[in-house]
Amino acid sequence: MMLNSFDEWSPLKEVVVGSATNYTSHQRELSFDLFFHDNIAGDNASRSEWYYPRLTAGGRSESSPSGTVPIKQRYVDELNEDLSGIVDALTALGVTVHRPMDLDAETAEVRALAWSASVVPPLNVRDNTLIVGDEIIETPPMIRSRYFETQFLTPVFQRYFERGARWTVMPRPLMTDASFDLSYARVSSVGGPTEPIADPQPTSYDVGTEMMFDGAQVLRLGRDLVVNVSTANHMLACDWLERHLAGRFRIHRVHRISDSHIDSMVLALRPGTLLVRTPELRDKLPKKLRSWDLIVPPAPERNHFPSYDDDDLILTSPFIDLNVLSVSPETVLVNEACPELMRMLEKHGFTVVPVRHRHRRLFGGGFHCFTLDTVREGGLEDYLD
Ligand SMILES: N[C@@H](Cc1ccc(O)cc1)C(=O)O
Ligand SMILES: NC(=[NH2+])NCCC[C@H](N)C(=O)O
Repeated sequence: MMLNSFDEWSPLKEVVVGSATNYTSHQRELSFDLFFHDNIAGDNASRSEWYYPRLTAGGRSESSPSGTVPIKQRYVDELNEDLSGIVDALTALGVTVHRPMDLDAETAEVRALAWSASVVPPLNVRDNTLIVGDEIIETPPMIRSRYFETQFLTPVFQRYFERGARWTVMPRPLMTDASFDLSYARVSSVGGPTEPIADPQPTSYDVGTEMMFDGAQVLRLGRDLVVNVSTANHMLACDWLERHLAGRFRIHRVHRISDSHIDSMVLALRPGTLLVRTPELRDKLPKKLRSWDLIVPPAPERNHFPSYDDDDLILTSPFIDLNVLSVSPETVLVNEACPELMRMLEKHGFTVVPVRHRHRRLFGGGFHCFTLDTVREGGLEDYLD
């Protein structure tokens, strides 16, 4: 079908589900630590240990600034099992599922002018692409390892292009240390102090702050887009989006709803209903969204998650199960580990499809992050007026 995806809830017809093949390690370097700074932190009284276990082994240290943190094969195998379960659940609901190309075992690193980084597979496909209506926009990544991640999706994008989609790549950053706005990580964070960020090193390719931004920072509501902006990098990208989409979509900036991605803070389940992490979030939303009903899930509990070892790197907060995927305004894919959330959604009239997804905290994403909805029934509606 033609690319058509304007919102987060209307009946889903086609979706891309990410791939974890050959996920063997994380590489800790400046861009990685900056991106995950509030999740790989710890060591603070205001955070309970189970929320943010501190990285004790295998990580970056004074003597080894670029640490490689291996991922245990057992987790990857279980993740692959769960990914097939997600694909099966979507297929059973009548959704056509596309997959990216797999990362092959030989592809070790990506090289740019001033740096190289080890490649990770295209798992959180929500992050580096924004679909707005009939347009694919590849966003300029924030993590070096993910620099060319959208190329794993080229065969999928090419097919939509052949059927008439617009296909745009946002300006690519040189992404030297000097490109990053470090102020957010240094000054504030949603949850308190964070992992220290290494001192930026100069290179001959420094051009100053550049646009860096993920598609997952956008909440799509028909002709209105809510965009989370936390850094000068995001601000530049949002300026670009505003100019590029002028006359077609309206952009509403929200300020520091999270450090980057919006989809473990607020999701739109149907016109008039948002799923949010906390009730206080209402005040940060654009005025016209403040009258929508808020569903606030019960606080996550320790027993919702597998327990991990000290050397397992945890990339998300425990609120990650808020990251559900709507298959229609009535039907939502929810992690089967969250019976309280399921009951709450049922109380609000939703049909819940429980799906197993064990290691979302290790791999940085729930159902919304792992998917990119390319075809939904909804159009360029005005839901805010
Ligand atoms: N702390 C961040 C960073 C993060 C982003 C994407 C991930 O997949 C994992 C973690 C979270 O919102 O928003
Ligand atoms: N699209 C995504 N990858 N979203 C993931 C957001 C995770 C968020 N940092 C959390 O810890 O809850």
